[in-house]
Amino acid sequence: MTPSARVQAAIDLLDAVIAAAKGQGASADRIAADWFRARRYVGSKDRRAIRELVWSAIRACGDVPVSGRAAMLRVAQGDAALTALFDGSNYGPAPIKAGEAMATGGVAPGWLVERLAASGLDDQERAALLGRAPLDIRANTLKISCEDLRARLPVEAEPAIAPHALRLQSGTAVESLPEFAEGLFEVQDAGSQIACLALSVQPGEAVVDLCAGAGGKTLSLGAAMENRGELLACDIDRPRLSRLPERAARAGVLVQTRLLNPGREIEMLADWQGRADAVMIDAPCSGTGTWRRNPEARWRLDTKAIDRYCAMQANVLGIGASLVRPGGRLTYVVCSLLDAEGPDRIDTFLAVNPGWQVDMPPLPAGCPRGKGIRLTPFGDGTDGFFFATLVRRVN
Ligand SMILES: C[S@@+](CC[C@H](N)C(=O)[O-])C[C@H]1O[C@@H](n2cnc3c(N)ncnc32)[C@H](O)[C@@H]1O
Repeated sequence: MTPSARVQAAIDLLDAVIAAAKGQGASADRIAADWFRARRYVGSKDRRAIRELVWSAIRACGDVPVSGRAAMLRVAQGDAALTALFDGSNYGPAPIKAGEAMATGGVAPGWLVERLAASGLDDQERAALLGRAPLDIRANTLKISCEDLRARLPVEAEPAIAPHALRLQSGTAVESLPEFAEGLFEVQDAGSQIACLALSVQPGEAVVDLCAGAGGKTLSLGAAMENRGELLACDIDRPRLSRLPERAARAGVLVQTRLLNPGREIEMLADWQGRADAVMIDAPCSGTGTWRRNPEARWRLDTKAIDRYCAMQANVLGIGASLVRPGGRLTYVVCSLLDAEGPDRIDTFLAVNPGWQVDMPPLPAGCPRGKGIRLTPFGDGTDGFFFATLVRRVN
């Protein structure tokens, strides 16, 4: 492909990403994967270059652009080499017209930037939300120590801030390594690993991971429990939860799964009411802390979506709390940095549940925010997280 043709291809892909963002369709990753699958003649160098252009444009545009071309014009602004590729050549984009519309730049839509600022994120913190995400893995201590894994991996890996974390070059094809197939490690952001530490699970305990999804945190909890005790992973999403058993088998983690019906969670967890030593509540959220990985997610949010997430968070916090025994604990986690989804949820919960108190264990990273801890891409080099650990008082 000529360089100009790559730019036009990126514009076409961006049009699809924009349409999906407006209609709550597939993610940019999914769209790009499908797009390339349908064009197998596009070589690997071209693919890389097109992806680079698409993701630069997504990062550059704070709000949903009117078109792929307007988004690409935003990236071309101040980039003479890219501007020159709008040359009207065969398969290339048409020349730029005087006064042609260009997408607006910025970190996010204006209303969202205001809410991030009100949540204590300054310019640098906000800009870092769109940085390049590193690739972190967690050594599966059921099978190998972090040091031994590092020595065994055929790729460069540096220790990261969580105790069992290694940081690899972004884009490393880790899932094709034999060490992955052997279950010696899992791909997990160091921030997510630290959120798991906040629950301080011990071998022999009875633990519930209420919003387990495909089990990223479940596997981390299972390793910390050394496979002793009881570990139950739940979710209301069948496709996600159904990926867990295979992952757990590879990792050698002993876990039960339970698919819950929305609205009937408490009834379906009757055997666990007031019995758990520890409950992980990795609540559904707006994901503002993960824009490094899904930058177009910020085009999909509006105030109603945030309100919906807050309602879901209150719901899962209440369900999770009902499972905890007196003296037991829960950790509430969101990968969002909006106060409404983090500190405010905890304040609201404590205001109506006087039988609970905050009890955060010492952790290797993060800063206090409200009654919990916050990790940020700028401050900690991790995805953005808020989490808080609460203990149910013994009467
Ligand atoms: C942030 S994701 C979990 C990610 C997962 N813990 C991990 O580490 O990969 C939130 C999950 O909460 C689930 N969820 C939403 N409402 C729920 C409910 N009422 N009960 C249980 N799970 C729920 C969603 O289906 C989603 O999988």
